[in-house]
Amino acid sequence: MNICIIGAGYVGLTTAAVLAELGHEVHCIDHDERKIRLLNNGEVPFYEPGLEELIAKNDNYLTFSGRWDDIKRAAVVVICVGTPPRPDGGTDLRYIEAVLDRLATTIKSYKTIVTKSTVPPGTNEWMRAELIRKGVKPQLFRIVSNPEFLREGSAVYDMFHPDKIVVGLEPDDDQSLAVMQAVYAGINAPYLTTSLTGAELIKYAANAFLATKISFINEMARICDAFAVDVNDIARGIGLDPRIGPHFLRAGLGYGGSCFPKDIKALEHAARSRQVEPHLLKAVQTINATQLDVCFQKLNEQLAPLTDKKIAVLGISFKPNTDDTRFSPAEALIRRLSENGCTVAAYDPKATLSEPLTRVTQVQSVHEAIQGADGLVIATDWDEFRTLDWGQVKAAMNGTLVFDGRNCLDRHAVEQSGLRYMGVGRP
Ligand SMILES: NC(=O)C1=CN([C@@H]2O[C@H](COP(=O)(O)OP(=O)(O)OC[C@H]3O[C@@H](n4cnc5c(N)ncnc54)[C@H](O)[C@@H]3O)[C@@H](O)[C@H]2O)C=CC1
Ligand SMILES: O=C(O)[C@H]1O[C@H](OP(=O)(O)OP(=O)(O)OC[C@H]2O[C@@H](n3ccc(=O)[nH]c3=O)[C@H](O)[C@@H]2O)[C@H](O)[C@@H](O)[C@@H]1O
Repeated sequence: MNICIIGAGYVGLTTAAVLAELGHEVHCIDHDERKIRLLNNGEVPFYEPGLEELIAKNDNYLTFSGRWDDIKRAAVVVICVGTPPRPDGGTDLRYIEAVLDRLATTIKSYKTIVTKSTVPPGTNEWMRAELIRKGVKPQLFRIVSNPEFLREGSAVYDMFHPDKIVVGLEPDDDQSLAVMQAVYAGINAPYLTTSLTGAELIKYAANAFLATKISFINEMARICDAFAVDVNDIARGIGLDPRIGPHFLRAGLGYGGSCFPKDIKALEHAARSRQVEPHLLKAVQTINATQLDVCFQKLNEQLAPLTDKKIAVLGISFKPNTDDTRFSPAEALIRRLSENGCTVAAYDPKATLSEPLTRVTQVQSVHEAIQGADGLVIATDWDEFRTLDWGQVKAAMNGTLVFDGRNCLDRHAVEQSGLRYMGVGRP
């Protein structure tokens, strides 16, 4: 099948590479000329494990350009452009609008138009109406809502092994499910069909539920601190109940990334637009917004006064195995430390600080970061940090405090080397 992907970001590029691997002829369009240049040189513009190799392997079936004319040959067009947040919490649909403008002038033969970008409830219905308003004949296209559930850091694996494929269809569409099954032929997952808006809401509900689990365990961590109980024991204890499950119960600095913060706000905004008061979503966000304060306060209590203290921060990305720093709690903590007069040496295996900060230096190794540090903070749970030689860390540091902001270390190993361990909800 000839497939055109619009948007060569985390979702678009992963989709393009996986669909090419499944045997389709895939063309990927992006308006960012730098990205297209890199991709045509065999380079991936961001770090995502396995993606560069998969693109290289399929380069006979995968092309990149900024040319919209290439859509003409495609039977299926997959929209993967960004849907960033607006200041009022709503969704900025300007990139979707730009795609609709282009599609309106390019569609001359039948297309299945698939929306993979995360869009607020009602957007796919509106997109259909917009295309018709812009002059595209209704019989020349169908819109399908096919939200994506991959995680950064394991995007390629997730796309080959989804737990479901959600397909939202127009009410009278009896052909697009078969098209989607042909697109994903070779992937073994149950299909869930629903309305266009139903599919949009499944996506938001999934992210909101996962964020709720994280805020729940972060609130439990605060209660655990007050009662001198280890929150990891609580997570293990409740996680064994299959009705609860063990995942997304790791307390820490709070959730970040380009999706949870924006999607929970967007769902809140959508609910309010229909006069529904989203009490739980508000609480989830309040806990997340104050989690950094709680962690910073703990550090302050141990190291006060913070002015002129040298802190090593390990981790800059919003989670391990990615170089993405969008809404990164690690970067927010580095900023807070800098604002409070600390000198920070930050290290990350892949990510780069998104802006220069006063008294903050990004260094090239853990070893460099910890030299003479008064305190050490684990801000992102990269594997590299779990397995440090704590005896060597102790010898290199000036102080003894290790703050495990991701509850990912073996506290006994840390303590055995004479360092002081402090976690989140692990007194
Ligand atoms: N990053 C993730 O893990 C996931 C993201 N999503 C959703 O997928 C969508 C895309 O997310 P990402 O891939 O992270 O975004 P991204 O920012 O990495 O990539 C978006 C790409 O679209 C391109 N683009 C924007 N407007 C364009 C236009 N008019 N024509 C051609 N190209 C255009 C941009 O240049 C950029 O390369 C968002 O709605 C996001 O919420 C969904 C699941 C997972
Ligand atoms: O819509 C999206 O973009 C994607 O958002 C998340 O994926 P992602 O943001 O890549 O990363 P996650 O692994 O979900 O982590 C998100 C944040 O939560 C934090 N987190 C995660 C799990 C946990 O137990 N505790 C915790 O604090 C992470 O450190 C990170 O900051 C979802 O997991 C994906 O299913 C979804 O497709």
